Amino acid sequence: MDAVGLSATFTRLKKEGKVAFIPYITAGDPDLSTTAEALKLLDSCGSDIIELGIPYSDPLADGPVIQAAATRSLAKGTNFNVIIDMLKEVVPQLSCPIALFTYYNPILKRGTEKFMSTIRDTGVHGLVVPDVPLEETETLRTEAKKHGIELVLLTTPTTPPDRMKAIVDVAEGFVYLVSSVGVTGARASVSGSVQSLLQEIKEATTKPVAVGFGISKPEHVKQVAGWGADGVIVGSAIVKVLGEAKSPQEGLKELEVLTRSLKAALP
Ligand SMILES: O=P(O)(O)OC[C@@H](O)[C@@H](O)c1c[nH]c2ccccc12
Repeated sequence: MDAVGLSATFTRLKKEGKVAFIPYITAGDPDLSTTAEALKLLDSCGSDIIELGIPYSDPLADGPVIQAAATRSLAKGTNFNVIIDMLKEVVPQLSCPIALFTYYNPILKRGTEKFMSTIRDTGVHGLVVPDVPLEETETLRTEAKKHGIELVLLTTPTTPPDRMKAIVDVAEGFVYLVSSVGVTGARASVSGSVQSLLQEIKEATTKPVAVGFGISKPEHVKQVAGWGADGVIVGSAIVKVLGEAKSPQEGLKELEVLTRSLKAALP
């Protein structure tokens, strides 16, 4: 099926007047074979990019839902190698690209070059690393580029304008606008400041911008798309239905219902 990369996906969607739907799930929650099924399901329900999280024991930017997902996953014995094996099998069956999400430590542990070549061999297209400051991303970016991986960078409401400009200048795939200060997790409403933040970023770059953090309902998705986002990212709400269901089968069923309702709220 050979998916195209992240930026190419946004280029296609823009031509079609569409906004990207980007779900996040944690690999290995509730178990790795369910993750494989969830990836295929998310793909067939119209996800445009899937963000797949590598579970980590000290996920400092994550709220309770994704922390619990990582804990469940690690308790099942999920590790980097089994995730890579699963991806080698599943990625060729997907029509949308995968952006791997990981904290920096697992990359450091393996060495940047080895990490990039290993993930590239699975066919994933992008990488999101939330805990690397811009100044430290150069080696990551160089190695990512060498291996055809797009390195997504994040900007937040507290990022000063000059720094935001420096970030968007070197971001690849898309710019990840973190909608609010704090940790991941569903919120009652999306911060109104996202609208002006989006505008500022759009003045600084023509690269696509996707918004995440606290987006959990069709209304939120619709609102953020209306503010001009090129993509919306939904994590905790999706992780919750999949990971907290009575059984993996139930979880996958609920995942399908939620995904379809979120996707239907987008142009
Ligand atoms: O869970 P939320 O609030 O829907 O947010 C997106 C998100 O889960 C995903 O992109 C993500 C998971 N862990 C993160 C840590 C930092 C930044 C982003 C993330």
